[in-house]
Amino acid sequence: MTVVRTVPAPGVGPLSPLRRAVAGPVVSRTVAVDPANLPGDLLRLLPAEGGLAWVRRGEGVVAWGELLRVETDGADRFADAEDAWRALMATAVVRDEVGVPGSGPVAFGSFAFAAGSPSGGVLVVPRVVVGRRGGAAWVTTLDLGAVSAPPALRPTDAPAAPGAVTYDDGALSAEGWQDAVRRAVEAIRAGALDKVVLARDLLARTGAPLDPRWVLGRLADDYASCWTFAVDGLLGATPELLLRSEKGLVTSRVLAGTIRRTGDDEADMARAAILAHSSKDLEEHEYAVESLTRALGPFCSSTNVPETPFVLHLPNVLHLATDVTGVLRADGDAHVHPTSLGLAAALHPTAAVAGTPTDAACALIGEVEGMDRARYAGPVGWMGADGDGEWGIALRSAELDPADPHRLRLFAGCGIVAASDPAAELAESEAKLEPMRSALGS
Ligand SMILES: C=C(O[C@H]1C=CC=C(C(=O)O)[C@@H]1O)C(=O)O
Repeated sequence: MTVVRTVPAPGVGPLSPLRRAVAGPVVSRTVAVDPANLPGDLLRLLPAEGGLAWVRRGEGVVAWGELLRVETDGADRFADAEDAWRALMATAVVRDEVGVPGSGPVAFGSFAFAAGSPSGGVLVVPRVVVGRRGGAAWVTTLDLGAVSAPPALRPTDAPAAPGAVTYDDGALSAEGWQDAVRRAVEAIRAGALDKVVLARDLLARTGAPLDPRWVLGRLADDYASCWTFAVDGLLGATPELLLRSEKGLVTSRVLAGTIRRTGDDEADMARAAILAHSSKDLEEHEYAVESLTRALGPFCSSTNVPETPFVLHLPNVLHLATDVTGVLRADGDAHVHPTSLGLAAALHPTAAVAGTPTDAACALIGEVEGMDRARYAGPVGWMGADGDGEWGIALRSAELDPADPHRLRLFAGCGIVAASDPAAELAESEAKLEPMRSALGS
């Protein structure tokens, strides 16, 4: 089921679908701004309520205000959202003097990992988007029926600290989760599947109501090579790009295979070499690359898949990583490519978050994890009017409780293969929880 809701401007009152029709199509206007007039960190423009974000190394898009919201669910959550976006863009009136990816109208989205999750999917069309890319910077304003004036762009007040943070077990205790890993290893050794990614959650309670900007700013500073995101209460900094689709070229960063960092550079270099030669991690990685390339292949006229992974250095962990690229095949006479969201739907879930074979892995996840992953490990990102966009896999993330600003749920998962050891996987999951835990720190 798809629900498209308009979010009323202050003082306007709720808009019925009829009023929305009367209010007219989406009207968007993008004007260039002098990059020197923007803060180096775009997140500093976000209002206290948090807004929307997709940023990396000072570039990307941040947005606020909610003009429209598309809510979907079930197995068609991606397709229904894509249809709604296409329908909105078919009648949109767009003036864009910048013309780079991210300028013009954009929607931010986040989708549940599992088709059966009550979290479904959401696309949020903001009222104001500010972006920076290369030497260009811009502001886009969106409205219904009429164009609105761009707002003054000033850094907002510094976010307040969340105070003391306490943690509780989520669905499973550390012991319980290791039992789940044991069951998974048994199933793999018995030949039921090759790999499964098992996740756990942790419940956090903050002393003060959480200002999402506190977490976002710290994640973006500390994890500069990750994509820092905020969409509809889901916050995080993911190192894994499901795909970027831009003018017919698709790029994906596949990760799987992890080793914890020690904090000592020399020791970490030695660990990077161990990781690059670890047969257990290389096997885990190979499944993830294979699942991505198999799903991407039919959409591409050519793909480039490096033979060996490189080691991605993050402050908390080292990962095996492969950057895959592909040239999209133009479909039929109209030469239209699938949208980035359509591609995300086809690629999700890769073996970096589900396993191999996918169906058996998802079934085992449902049996042993004991929780709904909600939007953790699902696609999160943004899409423009032409369908191009960027979708990450929502890892190293937390979901805010919409009913209580003191509560959030943190997630981390680990790829399990025949050679996995439950205690080592638990330690790895702790390392993956570290970015969010330290971002919550005062
Ligand atoms: C599922 C997660 O990580 C994936 C991405 C990179 C490395 C992974 C691993 O080594 O297990 C996981 O496949 C997570 O961070 O929650």
